[in-house]
Amino acid sequence: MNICVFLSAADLDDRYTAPAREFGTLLGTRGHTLIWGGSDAGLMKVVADGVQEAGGRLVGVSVTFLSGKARPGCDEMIVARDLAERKAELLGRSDAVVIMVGGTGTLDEATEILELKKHGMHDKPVVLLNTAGFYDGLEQQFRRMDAEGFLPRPLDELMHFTADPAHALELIGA
Ligand SMILES: CC(C)=CCNc1ncnc2c1ncn2[C@@H]1O[C@H](COP(=O)(O)O)[C@@H](O)[C@H]1O
Repeated sequence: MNICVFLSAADLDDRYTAPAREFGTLLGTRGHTLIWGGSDAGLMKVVADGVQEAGGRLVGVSVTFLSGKARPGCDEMIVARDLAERKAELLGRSDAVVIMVGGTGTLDEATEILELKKHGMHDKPVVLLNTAGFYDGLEQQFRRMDAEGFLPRPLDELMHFTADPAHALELIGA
């Protein structure tokens, strides 16, 4: 399966790196392909290392202004012209999307694929992997949107939530 993962490009502590590594190793062991931003930095590198060392494939989708940080030795590396084209490539090449801990870049990617799903432009499974309670506040916000009528589709059709890397793969059927 081609699994798109959005996550932080920052260097983070063990609370976040250990589950990211675990998720990458699971993905690689099961023979999946990681579709991701292609950077060799921070958590993006941790997941890619886990996938590659466990025998999975790496397909990076970088962008011109970040291509200097692109990871060498990927099975494939695409360089998009801008962030919009990059998001379209990431989604187009994937069968499912997993959102891991991250900052504004991750949020930008996550909300775009949810918005496209909301409008019926794709129906790929989306999972928010909530490591160490990082997304408790965001999950609460989504549940409020759902409960108060801000979402035209039920939240459980748009995305799933879990704190467990193995359960995240189960939820996308991987
Ligand atoms: C060390 C350094 C300057 C790395 C370059 N930085 C990046 N390299 C590649 N993708 C990125 C970078 N920053 C943001 N992104 C994109 O946005 C997400 C991470 O942004 P953030 O760290 O959550 O906000 C990733 O999924 C990735 O697709």
